[in-house]
Amino acid sequence: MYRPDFPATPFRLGLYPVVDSVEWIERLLDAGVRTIQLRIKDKTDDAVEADVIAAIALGKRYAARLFINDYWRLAIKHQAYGVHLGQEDLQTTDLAAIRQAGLRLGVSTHDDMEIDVALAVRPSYIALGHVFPTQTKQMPSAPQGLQQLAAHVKRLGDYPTVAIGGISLARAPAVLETGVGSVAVVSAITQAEDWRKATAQLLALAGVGDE
Ligand SMILES: Cc1ncc(COP(=O)(O)OP(=O)(O)O)c(N)n1
Ligand SMILES: Cc1ncsc1CCOP(=O)(O)O
Ligand SMILES: [Mg+2]
Repeated sequence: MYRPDFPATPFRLGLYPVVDSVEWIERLLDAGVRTIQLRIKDKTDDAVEADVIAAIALGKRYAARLFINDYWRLAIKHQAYGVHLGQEDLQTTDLAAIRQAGLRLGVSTHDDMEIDVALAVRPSYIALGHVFPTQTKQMPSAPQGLQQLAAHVKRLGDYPTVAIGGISLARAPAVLETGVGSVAVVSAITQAEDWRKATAQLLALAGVGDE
């Protein structure tokens, strides 16, 4: 069976909000979240460096697993817990530098072929998406749905997995029933009428993740 060649994460990363500001990082860590991602799109490293530094400091203060999306050089420079990369990033990233710096790595996948590619990299976790239609990111492929997600989770055995895409409070229980280790959400929290309540409810379902 495959094993990560990057530093390990727990199999169960629990509730995993993906947010675009330091303000959201602080709010959600204060609300008890312990796995979280800073996802700021299409800026230069210089433009996001202060936010990356602040997010990493918060992650450390709350003993949380803070992943940086995309800006892997800054994540290494400031010693984040981990980095999240898409498939297309794999060709242009110094993966050995991430590994040598001791950062965890998460990789996006959308189908079996992309899972093959991800497994060859042996990241800390594999993200499976998008499960349901999403308004948050333009996706070139169709949603994989629960059956395909369950098949992917089964294929990956005890490899840490994260489900993402269109996961609402109502859909989270069925997603978790597939055995996936974590649910990553954007709008279920950031667009909720009451984000505190939504976060507490999602934490009750998905947990904070294992140590
Ligand atoms: C947990 C998690 N899964 C998937 C993604 C998507 O990452 P990526 O494919 O790099 O796309 P962008 O988020 O950069 O638009 C993610 N960010 N987090
Ligand atoms: C970043 C990303 N990658 C795949 S789907 C997605 C967006 C998920 O957002 P939401 O939880 O609002 O559907
Ligand atoms: Mg990315």
